[in-house]
Amino acid sequence: GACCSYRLRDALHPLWQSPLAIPGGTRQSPINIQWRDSVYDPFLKPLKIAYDPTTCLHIWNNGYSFLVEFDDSTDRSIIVGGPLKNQYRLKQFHFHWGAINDWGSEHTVDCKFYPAELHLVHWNAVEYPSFEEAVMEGNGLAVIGVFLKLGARHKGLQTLVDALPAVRHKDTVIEFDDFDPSCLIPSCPDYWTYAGSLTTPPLTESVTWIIKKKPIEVDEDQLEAFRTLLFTSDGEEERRMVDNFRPLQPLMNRTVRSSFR
Ligand SMILES: NS(=O)(=O)c1c(F)c(F)c(S(=O)(=O)CCO)c(N[C@H]2CCc3ccccc32)c1F
Ligand SMILES: [Zn+2]
Repeated sequence: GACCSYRLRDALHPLWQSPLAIPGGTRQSPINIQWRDSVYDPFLKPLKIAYDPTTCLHIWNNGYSFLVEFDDSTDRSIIVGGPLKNQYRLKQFHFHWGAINDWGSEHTVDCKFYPAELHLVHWNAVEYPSFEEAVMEGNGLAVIGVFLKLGARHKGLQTLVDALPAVRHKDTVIEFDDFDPSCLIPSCPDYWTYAGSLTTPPLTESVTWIIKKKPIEVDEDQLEAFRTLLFTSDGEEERRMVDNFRPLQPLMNRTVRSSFR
C-alpha cells in the first residue's frame, strides 16, 4: 500500500481486535489521505456548524477513549452543508492519541501522523429514528475529523483537560455542561471528504468523513494529560490509555474529494 502494510498491522494491532477485515468491507476507515490524489469538487458546499453548548451532558471514559456526549433528542446541535444532503445531529466527540508525539491520529496526510485526532460524531436524524439505527446505514453518520498538532496551548481544550483527572478510570463519568465544541474546529473552511466506516466496533460502513485540512494547536502538557487516562477500571492493574487508534485501511475503489484547490 501507499505507506504501510495494512493487513499485517491490522491483524497484529493489540487494541482493535477487529477481524482482519470486515467481511466484504470496501469502505473501511481510517485511510491515508494522499494530498495530490484528492480531487477538488467545486460542488462541495461550505460546512455549516451550529452547536448549542447547553446540549452538552457529560464526559466519560468508556475504556476506548474519553468522550463528551450531547443531548441529541432535538436538532439544537447540528451540522449541514459540506458533502451532506441532510442535517446531522451531534451525538458525541472523542479523541485518538499516541504514547508519544510521533503518532496518534487515525487518518494520515501523505503518510504523516499527527499526535492526536478529534472526532465529532453526528447522525442523520432526518432519515433515521435513532443513532443506533443510523449506525447501520450508508448515509447514517457524519464524523468531522480535526488533527491536533504540537504547538501553542489551546484555551478551549483546557476546560476538557481540567476535567480528565475525574474520569481517569474506565466507566467513570462526570457532569460537563456549557461547552461549545466548535472552539475545537479550525476556522479555515478547507476539508477532505470520503465514504468510510466507524473505526471501532461495529466498524459499520456508515460514515461520511469530513477531515479538516488545518490542524488545531495544543501544547505538550495537554497531550500528556490525555496519556494519564487509563483503559482500566479502578482496582484493576493500570494500563495507560494511549495508542487508541485503528491501523490504516486500504483505500480500495474510493476517491477523496477536497473542498479546496
Ligand atoms: N472513530 S469513530 O468515530 O468511529 C468512534 C470511535 F473511535 C469510538 F471510540 C467510539 S466510542 O463510543 O468511544 C466506542 C464505541 O464504539 C465511537 N462511538 C460510536 C460508534 C458506535 C457507537 C454506538 C453508540 C454510541 C456511540 C458510538 C465512534 F464513533
Ligand atoms: Zn474516533
